[in-house]
Amino acid sequence: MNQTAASSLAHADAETSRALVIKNLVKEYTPGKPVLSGISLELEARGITAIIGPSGTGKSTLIRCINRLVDPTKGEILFKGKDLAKLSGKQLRLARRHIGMVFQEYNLLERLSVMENVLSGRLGYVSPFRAWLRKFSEADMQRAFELLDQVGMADFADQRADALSGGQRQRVAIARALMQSPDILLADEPTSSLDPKTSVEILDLMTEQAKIRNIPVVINIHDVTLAKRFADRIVGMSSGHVVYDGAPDGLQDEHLKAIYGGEDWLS
Ligand SMILES: Nc1ncnc2c1ncn2[C@@H]1O[C@H](COP(=O)(O)OP(=O)(O)OP(=O)(O)O)[C@@H](O)[C@H]1O
Repeated sequence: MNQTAASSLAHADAETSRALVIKNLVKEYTPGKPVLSGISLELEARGITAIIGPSGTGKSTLIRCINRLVDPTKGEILFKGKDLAKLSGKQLRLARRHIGMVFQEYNLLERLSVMENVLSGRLGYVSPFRAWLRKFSEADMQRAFELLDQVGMADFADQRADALSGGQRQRVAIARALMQSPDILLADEPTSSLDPKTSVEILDLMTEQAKIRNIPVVINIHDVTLAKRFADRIVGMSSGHVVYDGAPDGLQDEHLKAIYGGEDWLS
């Protein structure tokens, strides 16, 4: 293969690959006080990455920089051939369509039905006028029903979101994220408000759905046991730096000390 062909193949691969490459990412909410101090990570195009670390260490900031709920101060976030850190306006809206996000507090439209909440995952795809009228195509309605079935919520389609339990809400939120046909799924402490059994069910559901779709997942999570159980890779953060990056099995007490500090809390 000649060099031009090889370079255009590499370019095409970057355009389609769902690998996420973060280079020297810095976020300062207050100038001169970085919350993220030059994070560099290369995440594979599939698999579950759990981000762990103490409160206030910048985990949410990192995840929110990826989908640009937070604007990075410096650095690159390369995904599907684009630098998400540099996008604005229409380009950013188009890129965001394909980034699914699941939140700790679900972020559902409480007074709307489960079905309407799932359909809202398509809002980035329909015209502003149709979105305003909440007019969705038959195909979208069909897909929303299928997704509700897949997350075990088909029987609740007409129920208002505010009548659901936390676990049910998170199932709806996952269906809404999947409705975006995401290329990556981000989750910011998706189980922190849930009981232990429901937490496992929700992580099971997210990992199963991501595997079916062959998309990468990045999850912020406080529960180290759950992180080790579900993740293929663990990134441990401390004070805005990555201090562990490796397999769940490799995460030892010495790493937990480096991530969380102290050791009295370790068994
Ligand atoms: N919008 C904001 N404006 C100013 N400072 C912020 C903002 N969001 C977060 N911070 C600060 O940035 C730091 C990192 O917060 P972040 O929420 O990213 O941490 P975290 O590791 O996700 O914490 P937790 O586990 O408690 O959610 C904290 O000191 C926080 O106060």
